[in-house]
Amino acid sequence: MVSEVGEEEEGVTLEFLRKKMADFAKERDWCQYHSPRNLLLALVGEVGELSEIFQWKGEVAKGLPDWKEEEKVHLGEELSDVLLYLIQLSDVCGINLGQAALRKARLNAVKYPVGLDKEPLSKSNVGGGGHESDCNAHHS
Ligand SMILES: Nc1ccn([C@H]2C[C@H](O)[C@@H](COP(=O)(O)OP(=O)(O)OP(=O)(O)O)O2)c(=O)n1
Repeated sequence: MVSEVGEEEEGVTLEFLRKKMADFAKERDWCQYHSPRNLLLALVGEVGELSEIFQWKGEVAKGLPDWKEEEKVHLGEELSDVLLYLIQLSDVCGINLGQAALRKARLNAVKYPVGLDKEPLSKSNVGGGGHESDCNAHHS
């Protein structure tokens, strides 16, 4: 039998997380504090905590091969805090984040067609200027 946690992990979507966080706030009577501005400030605070993890480390290899397991767990927590506040901010602003992000990804693809000789980042910003076929840490 699949546990409740297992089911959640398997099918996690932005909508699932949106509902979960809306319930979380409602159950605690915290909706009164979750104004757009407050959620934005909370989000920025969590981005700061995320940045602290990388602060003073120098460049870090994809996949974080030299990091301890607990450092990776901590990173996952801070990334999640950013995502969960972003989802809540979108929700109280009445923005469907999944739809908006998909639309933006399509606009990005039109703006930066494949093969166009125009790079949004300098070569020094993309890992030594080498051409990599995959951006994903699991495939590099
Ligand atoms: N009013 C609140 C308070 C918390 N959270 C949720 C969103 C984040 O995922 C997490 C943030 O909790 P904390 O403010 O306790 O922040 P941290 O988990 O980062 O703890 P700390 O700052 O002690 O490291 O809880 C929320 O949705 N609304």
